[in-house]
Amino acid sequence: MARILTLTLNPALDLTVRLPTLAPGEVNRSESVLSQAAGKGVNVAQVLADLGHSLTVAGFLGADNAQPFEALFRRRGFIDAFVRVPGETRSNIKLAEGTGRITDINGPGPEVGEAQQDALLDRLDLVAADFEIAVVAGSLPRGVDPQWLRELLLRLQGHGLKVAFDCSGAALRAGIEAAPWLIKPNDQELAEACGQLAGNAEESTAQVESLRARGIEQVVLSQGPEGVRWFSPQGVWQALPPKVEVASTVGAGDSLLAAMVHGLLAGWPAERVLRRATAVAALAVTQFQFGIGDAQRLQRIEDAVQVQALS
Ligand SMILES: Nc1ncnc2c1ncn2[C@@H]1O[C@H](COP(=O)(O)OP(=O)(O)O)[C@@H](O)[C@H]1O
Ligand SMILES: O=P(O)(O)OC[C@H]1O[C@](O)(COP(=O)(O)O)[C@@H](O)[C@@H]1O
Repeated sequence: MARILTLTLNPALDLTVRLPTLAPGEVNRSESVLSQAAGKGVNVAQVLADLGHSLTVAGFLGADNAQPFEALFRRRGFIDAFVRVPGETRSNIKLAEGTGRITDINGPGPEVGEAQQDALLDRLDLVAADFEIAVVAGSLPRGVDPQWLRELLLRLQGHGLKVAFDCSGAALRAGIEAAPWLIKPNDQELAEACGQLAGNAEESTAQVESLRARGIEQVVLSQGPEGVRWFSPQGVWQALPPKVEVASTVGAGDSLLAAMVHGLLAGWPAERVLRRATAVAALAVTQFQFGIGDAQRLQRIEDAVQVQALS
């Protein structure tokens, strides 16, 4: 199995508040509140660990509330290469209603100074050669410029790493300039990357192909309950997940990304890569926790995923 680096520049404590129905402007009573060390690269690492890989996690972590992250890293056996920054890692609030609807309120993150940004680059220069691949995922904290992110991706690639990249907005556009190996936009992020929302499948295909023409080998377009379209040198593929009971969609994209990386690193045939990844993402929506909770349920979902080659 591979040694994988995940970078989460703006991790988060996810506070999932479960309630029957959200009544905005009213006093709401929750059923439970779950606090989890999270953020895109951290969640990706949890899924990759369950798929058998060995993980190093890095990024910027607020020094004042690092404990839940450190506990997770110890429990999971992750090597902790996070640079500590003054202040707190943000808390992201997830209002999870009984219907499966989720309202996300994501914080901005701490202020990260130039010295800490340099420290992370220095640390990555030291360790990069140990890895086959880096997954860079999630938003930027305050003080980190999208162009710095672009430089970071180029630097990782300069060390010979494949980069899988999942981001949004200006940071996504800047990262795309570095032509990472793989990106995983959803429909909205594809629109942010290309300047307009595609009106139909032909238009989104044209947008994806324009990105691939810029040197991005793999584009995994995630489309919520409608599944995935995957554009790669192995062709264009589409997967439709079975209907599942939704607990929380938070982490579905991270799970899809992790499992695509896993299948591609394993060198599986395209159909198998996409079938497994779509099942891992569908399993993720049935649970509140991150990672692959129930291997038998995963197998049942995987058997029910529909995959077809589009070209
Ligand atoms: N309700 C759902 N049922 C089954 N699979 C889902 C559901 N919602 C999301 N997924 C799976 O998770 C993937 C990622 O979800 P999506 O919402 O597109 O990503 P993101 O969270 O990054 O916006 C989808 O491509 C799909 O395979
Ligand atoms: O860095 P961002 O874009 O604010 O996203 C952070 C949030 O995304 C998550 O990683 C979930 O992402 P996905 O639902 O896209 O898989 C949460 O754990 C976290 O709160």
